[in-house]
Amino acid sequence: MSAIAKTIEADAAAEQELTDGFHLVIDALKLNGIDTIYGVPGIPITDLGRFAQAAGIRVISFRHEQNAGNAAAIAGFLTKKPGVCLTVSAPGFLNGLTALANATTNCFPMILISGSSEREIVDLQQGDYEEMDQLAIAKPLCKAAFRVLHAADIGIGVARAIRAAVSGRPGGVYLDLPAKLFGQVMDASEGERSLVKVIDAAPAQIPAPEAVDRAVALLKGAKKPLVILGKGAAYSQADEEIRNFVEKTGIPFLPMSMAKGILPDTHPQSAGAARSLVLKEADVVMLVGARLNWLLSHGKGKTWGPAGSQKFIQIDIEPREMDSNIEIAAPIVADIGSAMAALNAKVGGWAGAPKEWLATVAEKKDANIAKMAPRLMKNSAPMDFHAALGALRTIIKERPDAILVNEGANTLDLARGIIDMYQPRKRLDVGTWGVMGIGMGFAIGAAVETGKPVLAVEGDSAFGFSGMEVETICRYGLPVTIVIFNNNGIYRGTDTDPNGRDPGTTVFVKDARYDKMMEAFGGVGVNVTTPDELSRAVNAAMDSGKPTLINAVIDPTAGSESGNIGSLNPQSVVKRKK
Ligand SMILES: CC(C)(COP(=O)(O)OP(=O)(O)OC[C@H]1O[C@@H](n2cnc3c(N)ncnc32)[C@H](O)[C@@H]1OP(=O)(O)O)[C@@H](O)C(=O)NCCC(=O)NCCSC(=O)C(=O)O
Repeated sequence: MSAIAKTIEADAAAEQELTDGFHLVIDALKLNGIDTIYGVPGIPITDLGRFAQAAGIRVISFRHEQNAGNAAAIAGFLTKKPGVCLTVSAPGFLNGLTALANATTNCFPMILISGSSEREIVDLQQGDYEEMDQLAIAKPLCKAAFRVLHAADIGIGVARAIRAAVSGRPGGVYLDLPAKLFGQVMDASEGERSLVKVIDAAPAQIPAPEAVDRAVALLKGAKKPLVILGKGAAYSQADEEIRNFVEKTGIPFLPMSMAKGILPDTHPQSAGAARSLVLKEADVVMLVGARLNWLLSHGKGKTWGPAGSQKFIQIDIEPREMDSNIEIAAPIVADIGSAMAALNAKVGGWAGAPKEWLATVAEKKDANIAKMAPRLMKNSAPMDFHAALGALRTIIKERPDAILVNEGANTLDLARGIIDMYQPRKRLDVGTWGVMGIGMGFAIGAAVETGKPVLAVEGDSAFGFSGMEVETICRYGLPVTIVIFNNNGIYRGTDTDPNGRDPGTTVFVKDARYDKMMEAFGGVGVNVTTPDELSRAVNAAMDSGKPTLINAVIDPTAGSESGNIGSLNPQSVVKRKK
């Protein structure tokens, strides 16, 4: 047979080969380097998960979509690639939507892919199985939302979702795939040609030179400069540029919670333990991937110096972030890596931050650290939060590449200050919304994406939102150690019903044994009552890499209410008679 005849025959064979919506979605994801899907199987996406796994994509099946969504979101934060969450229609979609909205708020790139019911029936509201106009509902809660109706458009749909998730300010994207789409059949070669490889999905955004000069001039004139690092800085992975800038200029830095570890908390320039002082007294504040939201008291009020006495430099990729709460004297609109590189090129030969300022910060910091130290060393039973966290602080010091997941009220607030972090992107917590329920999703996402050991430090209440995923952790054999600070309730375990009828509104079953939950699924469960026992149990768990849950008994009277978050937790002053 001649070469031409052979080619014609091969072409004819290829033409007969078919593909369908299921396989095109998988091919489009793979073409763009997406190698993991987090989700919950069910109608109409059960086969999508099966086929994806068969095609070599890692598919992690959860017990609830919100946790799968949180895993996808944190995968996005850790890798700068969109984390993908796959759900069924209506209720499954809605469960995933909370995580998508949270990802958007936190600027984590994520794509929620949900199957949906028949458009013709949904739009006429004729009562389809899990009928819901999911695209309309998702739109206000994410950065972008797309629906694909034809198999030939799957490539474009996936490409648009990826680009929207990671470019500019990252965020959550919804991709609606109606059930009918998966079954649409087309010629395989035509299908392949319809796929799109996204080139340069998150293009660098170079700062304007005059914006950089304006910022440098402000910094050089400052007597009390301060750098605040936010989780945008952590996301950028511009670790070296940031470290170079901070060390070259000698300016004290204050890390927001998820920015801890970009530079170690033990770094001599860290102002973490002098927070109140630096926020009030700094004259020039440079925000690096940090927003002036509630966590920074909106840049005004009693947390800060007198109005107008402080000048702000802000680095953010989103121009509309500037002046969101107060005037920004030197806005730098750029990606953080490009901005820091440009700043580094301009600050050579600078004498650095004034010595008196550094001494003032160091003095306050040393005093706060010395005040806290004895509380971290008590080996009492029952433990209070400080004693238990003192033990965990040592463990992270000895295992600096472990990932710490943290949620709760006291468990969060105290761990943030007490547990020093040494490496970037090792502390994952409740973020911008202060949301409870990220725990097991983040722990699973972090373990899957990094292969590193994960230590999840959870309040007993916070754990409850995602606790069923301990089965997922055991099923996939993930190196996750969960420590539950169990003080019998929300804030503490002592609330009562004044009528004596029901349990108090914030208490749980007394002396619950969360460790038994883990044993039910073949994991290791341990109950501990002292910091020494806690240390031993955590070290054993992390050495073994076996899924472990440690029920850490905390004094039920320990803990206070999160009422000190600005004025956000109003407490009644009115006394009513029964
Ligand atoms: C808004 C905040 C950033 C501000 O908190 P502050 O209390 O002002 O600051 P910090 O916690 O960082 O620090 C408290 C003090 O400890 C000092 N500090 C910090 N680190 C250290 C170390 N290592 N050693 C000694 N002292 C330290 C720090 O300088 C402060 O002291 P001084 O400098 O002397 O002041 C924070 O509260 C926060 O991140 N909140 C998020 C809470 C959240 O999301 N909760 C979820 C809601 S729970 C829920 O659902 C609910 O309750 O309802």
